[in-house]
Amino acid sequence: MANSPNGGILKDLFARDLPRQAELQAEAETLNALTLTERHLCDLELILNGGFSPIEGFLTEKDYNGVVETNRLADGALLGMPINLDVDQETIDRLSIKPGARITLRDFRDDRNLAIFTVEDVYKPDKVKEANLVFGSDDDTHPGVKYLLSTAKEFYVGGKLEAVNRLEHYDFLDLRFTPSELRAHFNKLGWQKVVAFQTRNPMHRAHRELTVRAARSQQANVLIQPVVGLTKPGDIDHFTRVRVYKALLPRYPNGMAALALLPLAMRMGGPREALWHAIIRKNHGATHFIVGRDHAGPGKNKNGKDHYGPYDAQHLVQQYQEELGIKMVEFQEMIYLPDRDEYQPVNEIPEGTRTLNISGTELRHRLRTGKDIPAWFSYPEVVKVLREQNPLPAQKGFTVFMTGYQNSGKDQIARALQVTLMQGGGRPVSMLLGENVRHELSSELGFTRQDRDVNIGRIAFVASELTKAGAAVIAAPIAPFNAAREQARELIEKSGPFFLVHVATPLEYCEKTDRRGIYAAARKGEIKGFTGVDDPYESPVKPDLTVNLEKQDVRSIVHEIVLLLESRGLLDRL
Ligand SMILES: Nc1ncnc2c1ncn2[C@@H]1O[C@H](COP(=O)(O)OS(=O)(=O)O)[C@@H](OP(=O)(O)O)[C@H]1O
Repeated sequence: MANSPNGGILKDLFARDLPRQAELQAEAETLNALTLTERHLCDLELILNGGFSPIEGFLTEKDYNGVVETNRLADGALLGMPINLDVDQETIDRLSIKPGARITLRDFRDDRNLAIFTVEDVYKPDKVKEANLVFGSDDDTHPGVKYLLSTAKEFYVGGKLEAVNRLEHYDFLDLRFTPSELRAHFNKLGWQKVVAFQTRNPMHRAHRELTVRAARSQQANVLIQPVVGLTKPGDIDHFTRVRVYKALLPRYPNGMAALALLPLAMRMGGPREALWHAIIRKNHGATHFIVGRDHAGPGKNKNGKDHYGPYDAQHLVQQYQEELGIKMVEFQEMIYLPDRDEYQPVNEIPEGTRTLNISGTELRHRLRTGKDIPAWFSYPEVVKVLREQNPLPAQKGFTVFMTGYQNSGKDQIARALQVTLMQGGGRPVSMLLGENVRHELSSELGFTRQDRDVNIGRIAFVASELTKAGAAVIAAPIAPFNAAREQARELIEKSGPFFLVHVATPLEYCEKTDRRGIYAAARKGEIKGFTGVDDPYESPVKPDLTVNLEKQDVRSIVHEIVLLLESRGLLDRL
């Protein structure tokens, strides 16, 4: 039997409003509509499906104050985390948001009408107070505080929701369960006791051992319920993590564990968040909830100390577990004992015992460099998923961006480099020569500074997409302006390594060796605004390499570029 929901009744608003769906859909078309952000969407989904029971909407001022100050709604029910719809003054005016108004809430991804919101009140929260009481400080190194103080809008709107349509998802549909679906699933499996495990990270052997120990200690089954909504900025994306969880699942004894994804927007609120997580798991039918070390902790504060004590979350959930009706299963950090080839909680390890550990930083380093990840730490099938997501430099794309005067030799160097890289193989090679781009992508542009910047912006966009897809990209426009080149670097570096090569062949030499007579035409005024003649060229401030065709030949320049790429591991043979 699944656990009873928080407050006794699962507030599944979809089920409740299903008989009126056609009517609500028609009304939603006629109302002013508010387009929700990704964060709002996560909250909305869990309000509508009952994951946040007993609430049926976004908090009114009375409920908000209660939750912020005492973890409780005005009627005394526990919640842990305030759930608010934040808006700015402009939105309030534009949509006439005021008590009694009915507003359609819309999905920004596909403009679907998701819910009708009846406004009860509009209020201005004291966000610094909220930060201090909910997160324990107003230090904005805390991502929850940062979001609250810098991203969340000035006003909150309280009121109830009616469900119009479900949010569409396109990934891992078979693993997404609403609370009602999960409850039915447990009943079908005949699970009496379910211990839920929350995670926003990949799982390794330690996590498997911890969850199995929890199951054993409670004679329960295991629900792995990872967060796939919003987690801490910089976390591994949920696509990779879900592939990891799927790879791990067969490592549990048959029938012991199930996997269900939770579309939650985490706040990284430590103890308060742990209480909220326990409530959410109870609503999903779990009878037990694992709280480990530094649950939902955001890391270091501005003084370099952890925002929360390692077991603060356990202490808070402990206080409420009886009233709440979900049992906390607390765990200390699991540590590997090589001499026994097993994991044990740190507090059960006798002093002097040999232990091994691989920190998160060390794991990332090993993934980046291809160094071994031992079988005592993780399973090969899990490591395989993580390695696919962390290709070695030799498997990744990069961009060599050459800049210089017309006829500086950058096109010849680009062509020779293309042939050299193609001979080496290993990845596709893409060329973005100035003249080709002008012909294919930028034919309507001229040579004003603005047009040149747009042109470089387009090259940067294409180069960044190709780099992301694993190609070696060689771009060779004149690119006379620093700002545009630096913007290109910034964009492309998000996808892979970027090298700025200044082809610093002097203008006189470029002009002297110009067989096409272009400089001559520019000198005569037949071409206006020509770089080096009557338009500026800003030399790069910090190029990765400077070459000069007056002094070097193409072959030696290509060799210098190859050595640069090699020094970053990009040309390693695997
Ligand atoms: N006013 C002016 N200034 C500079 N260059 C000019 C100009 N007018 C035309 N051309 C020809 O356009 C080619 C250079 O374009 P780019 O896209 O590399 O320039 S930029 O990076 O957008 O500044 C380059 O062509 P190719 O020589 O065929 O590469 C120039 O000869």
